[in-house]
Amino acid sequence: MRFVVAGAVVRERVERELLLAQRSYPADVAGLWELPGGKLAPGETAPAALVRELTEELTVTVRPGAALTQQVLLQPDLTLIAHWATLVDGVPRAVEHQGLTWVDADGLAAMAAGGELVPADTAWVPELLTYLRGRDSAGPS
Ligand SMILES: Nc1nc2c([nH]c(=O)n2[C@H]2C[C@H](O)[C@@H](COP(=O)(O)OP(=O)(O)OP(=O)(O)O)O2)c(=O)[nH]1
Repeated sequence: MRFVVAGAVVRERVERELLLAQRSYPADVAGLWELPGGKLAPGETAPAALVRELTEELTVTVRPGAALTQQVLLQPDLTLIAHWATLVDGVPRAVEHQGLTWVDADGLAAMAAGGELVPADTAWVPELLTYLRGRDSAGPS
C-alpha cells in the first residue's frame, strides 16, 4: 500500500482555524480545496513526508502531530491519511496551489456543504469541526 499524507494545519487566533489549499490540477478537482500534502517517498515516514511536502508546497516548516482517525482509500493501492500540524516557521505561500485560506468552523462547514472540498477530504470534516469548535482537546499536540 502506498500513502498520501495531508496536513490539518491549525492555528489559534481569536478562533481556531484550519489551512485549506485550492488545487490547481487535475481538471476534475481543480478549484476544489484540500489539506495540503503529497505522496510518501519510498522508506519515508508520514510525518517526514508531511514536513517535506509542506516545505515544498507552502514554504513553511510544520511540526506534525497525531494522525486523524479517518483514512480514505483513493485507489486499491493508495491510501490518504492526515496528521494534525502546527506552523513553526514561515508564512504559507501557494507554490503549487491556486490559493490558500484559513477557515474557522463555520467557514469549513459552509465549504463542505457547498461541495467546495476535494471529495475524499469530506471524510475528515467531522473531526476537523470538533477541533475547530473547541469541544475537544485532541488536535495538533
Ligand atoms: N495532497 C492531497 N492530496 C489529496 C487530498 N485529497 C485527495 O483526494 N488527494 C489525492 C490527489 C492525488 O491523487 C493524491 C496526491 O496528490 P498530490 O499532487 O498532492 O501529491 P504529490 O505532490 O506527491 O503527487 P504528484 O503531483 O507528484 O503526483 O491524493 C488532500 O487533501 N491532499
